Amino acid sequence: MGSWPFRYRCHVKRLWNLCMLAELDSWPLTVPEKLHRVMGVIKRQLYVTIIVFSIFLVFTFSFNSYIWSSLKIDSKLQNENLSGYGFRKLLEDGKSSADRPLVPGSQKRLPQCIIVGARKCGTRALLEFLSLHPQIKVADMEMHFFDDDENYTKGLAWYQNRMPYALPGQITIEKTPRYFIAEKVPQRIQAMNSSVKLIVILRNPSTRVVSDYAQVYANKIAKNKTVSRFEDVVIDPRTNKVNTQYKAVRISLYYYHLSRWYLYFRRHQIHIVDGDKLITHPLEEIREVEKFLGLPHGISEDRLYFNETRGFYCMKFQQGEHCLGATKGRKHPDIDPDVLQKLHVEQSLNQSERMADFTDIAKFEPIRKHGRFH
Ligand SMILES: Nc1ncnc2c1ncn2[C@@H]1O[C@H](COP(=O)(O)OS(=O)(=O)O)[C@@H](OP(=O)(O)O)[C@H]1O
Repeated sequence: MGSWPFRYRCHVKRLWNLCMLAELDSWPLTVPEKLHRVMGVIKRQLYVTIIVFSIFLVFTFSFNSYIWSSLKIDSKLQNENLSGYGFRKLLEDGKSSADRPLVPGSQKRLPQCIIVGARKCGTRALLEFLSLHPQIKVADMEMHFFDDDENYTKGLAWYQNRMPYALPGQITIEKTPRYFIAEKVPQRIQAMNSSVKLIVILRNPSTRVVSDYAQVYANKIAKNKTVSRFEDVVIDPRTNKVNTQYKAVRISLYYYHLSRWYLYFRRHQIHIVDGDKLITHPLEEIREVEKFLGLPHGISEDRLYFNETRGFYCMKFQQGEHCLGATKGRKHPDIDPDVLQKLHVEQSLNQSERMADFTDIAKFEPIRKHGRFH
């Protein structure tokens, strides 16, 4: 009996001798028998190695996928618009992340409420603020299901599968601002669920045009493309009037788009959020949305705070704070005041009389306000 290093050395030496067939000379066996035994030893070693290696691989893959799904590190986080949102989800406490059905009883469901736009009116801020509510689950990404024919043909099962897991009693919400202006969308949403709840967020239509222009401008600069001055795209040089063919102006013709939605949905199904007020008094607008969704207050005042550096409200979590990404709250360009005045007046002329059709609905207050020159 020696110490274990000594015994270990003996074993190694014996194996080595065995492999070299040196030890076999002392065995009372024929050469083929000896070879058969050696092959047996080698086979056993091989099996053990394969089993150990497989266990190692299985463990490594399971561990990695658990870590990745926990952190939700996927391509979404590379999207600048969503990076802040991904970060917020990492900070978020007490809610399961969208891709982990870890809470028993949670399911992916078609949305009971959709934020349908409008673009650059605060759709992301509204969605993120609402996600603080324990009875609301929001889809991180813009789905573009009803406005994109290719996605739409993939069917409702595809759409549903992209929704977050939600518990019974939780409301699933998605937002895609382009729905507001896409012709086929209201009819398609109605076909999915005729009693769905819709949220439209609107802000001063002229400010929206400027915000839209600022976004397109920033994207073009990033791609080294040529950019036109705001004044040149907003005013038609032939008529010296506002160019209603300019897409950013067309999106701001709220009356035109809303009329289409009211062909398919009853008035109580559509809630209008004042996007300008969402910037200055977010909690008041959120309370209205809670009421519309039939939910109790679920977002306490201390979850939102005004961030002086950003100039916007941001969110508080146990582990930190979170503001929207840099693509929200851009600095708007300085614009010729005469052009801005023209935009205000002509847009209000386009809308104000027709907005009167809706004056019996209290919820249209923001539109009526924005429809007039102010
Ligand atoms: N809390 C908070 N933080 C940052 N930004 C806020 C917030 N609340 C509203 N907003 C306004 O949201 C505007 C962007 O609107 P959307 O999110 O609808 O844009 S998008 O259509 O999804 O690109 C964005 O427009 P711009 O200021 O023109 O960038 C903001 O004014």
